[in-house]
Amino acid sequence: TQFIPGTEFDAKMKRVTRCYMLKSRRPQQAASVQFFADYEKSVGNYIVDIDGNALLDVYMQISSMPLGYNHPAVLRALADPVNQIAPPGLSHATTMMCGSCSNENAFKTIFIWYAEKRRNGAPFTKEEMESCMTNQVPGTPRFSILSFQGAFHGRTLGSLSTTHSKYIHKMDIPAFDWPTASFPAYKYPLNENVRENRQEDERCLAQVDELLEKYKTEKRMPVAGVIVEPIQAEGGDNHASPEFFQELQRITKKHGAALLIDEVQTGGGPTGKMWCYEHFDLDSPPDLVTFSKKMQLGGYYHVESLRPKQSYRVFNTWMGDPGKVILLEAVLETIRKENLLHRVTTVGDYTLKQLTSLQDEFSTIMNSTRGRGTFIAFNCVSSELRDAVIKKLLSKGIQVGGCGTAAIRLRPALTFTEQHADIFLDALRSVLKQQ
Ligand SMILES: Cc1ncc(COP(=O)(O)O)c(CNc2csc(C(=O)O)c2)c1O
Repeated sequence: TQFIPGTEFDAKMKRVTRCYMLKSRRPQQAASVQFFADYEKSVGNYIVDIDGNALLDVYMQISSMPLGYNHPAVLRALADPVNQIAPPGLSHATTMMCGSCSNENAFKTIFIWYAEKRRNGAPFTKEEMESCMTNQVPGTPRFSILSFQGAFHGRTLGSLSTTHSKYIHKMDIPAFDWPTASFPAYKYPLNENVRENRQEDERCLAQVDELLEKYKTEKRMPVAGVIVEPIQAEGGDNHASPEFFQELQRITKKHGAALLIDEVQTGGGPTGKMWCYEHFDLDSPPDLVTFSKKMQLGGYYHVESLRPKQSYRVFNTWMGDPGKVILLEAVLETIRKENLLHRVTTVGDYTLKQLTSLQDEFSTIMNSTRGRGTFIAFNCVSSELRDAVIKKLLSKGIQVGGCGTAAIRLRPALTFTEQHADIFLDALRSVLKQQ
């Protein structure tokens, strides 16, 4: 079909373009549109337009379609569950450079969403546009983010205001006066402390509910979002139950706040699932999930309702490091080919079982063995002893990390095997015997 002015086709295209512009109610720069494509019907070297006309495409989206349209290999890759790494229900992704800036920009996305809800579709007022230029209300709102004691979310100003794991991270740096709640501190073994730990969940959740209410009314700094790690890593590998997270989500919804789950350290497979929160069976998808570390580049996924209405509201020069996506593709391909999420689960179960036996044998030194997948930790009876055990393990050829006041944590690669676990466990046993 020739797109010649005055022809029937031209008239039709004008109707379609007008219709498109009316539907979207946002005048698009449509002058460059030559025809509307039906990408589902396009195949190989042929692009199909909305009338079903097949055109031989010798331009291929400015040379960006190496295999043409809907090549079976591409469709297979897109259909593969491992390549569907986005948290279920979170259809948007914004890439960033690191975990801190991912949380920073996730906060901004939350604040924009929260302000738009209050505006209820109205445009920015003159007062808002003028006041925000000098950081004053109403243009610069007094919104807040609730976080938890023991959390680590980054070292930039906003993320640092929600970080509460070591004083040295925060000393001398101004912070936002945002609410902080207690995160559950469980007694182990879990199966012998069910009632106490459930009471601990309830204590912390009641605090969250009270703070959300207090900051909305008394403090007049409404909480726009709640940020939480599915396992508090830097703070000491602090776990909370699926029931805690299910109820936390219900409380955030009750107060109209977004739920942001920080998977920077837990995401990318170390708990046996791509995302740790998938172990929690939440009522509905979280609103945002941040990632970095094992995902090679930083960023956050979010649900459709949090997409800013205006473009460029969340932006920076590089928007992350697109080159890192090449590394991520290789990682995902390997996770798929070698079934690494299954391996993480089986090797993690094995390691946890062996560590628990060691704990029984050396109960005067270690306790509270815990983990999901190979995201494992145990406590020593003191910080000093923990530091000494780490040092002695190093002298035996084992590089391991500490967190919190007295925890030793494992953060192995997804390719970690039972043979590697045995090497670690043998070295740990020999160190514990020397104590
Ligand atoms: C749960 C979680 N959220 C955000 C961050 C910040 O990521 P980066 O900005 O360091 O990439 C991290 C980074 N982890 C981290 C471990 S030690 C450390 C540090 O700055 O000392 C940072 C994280 O574990």
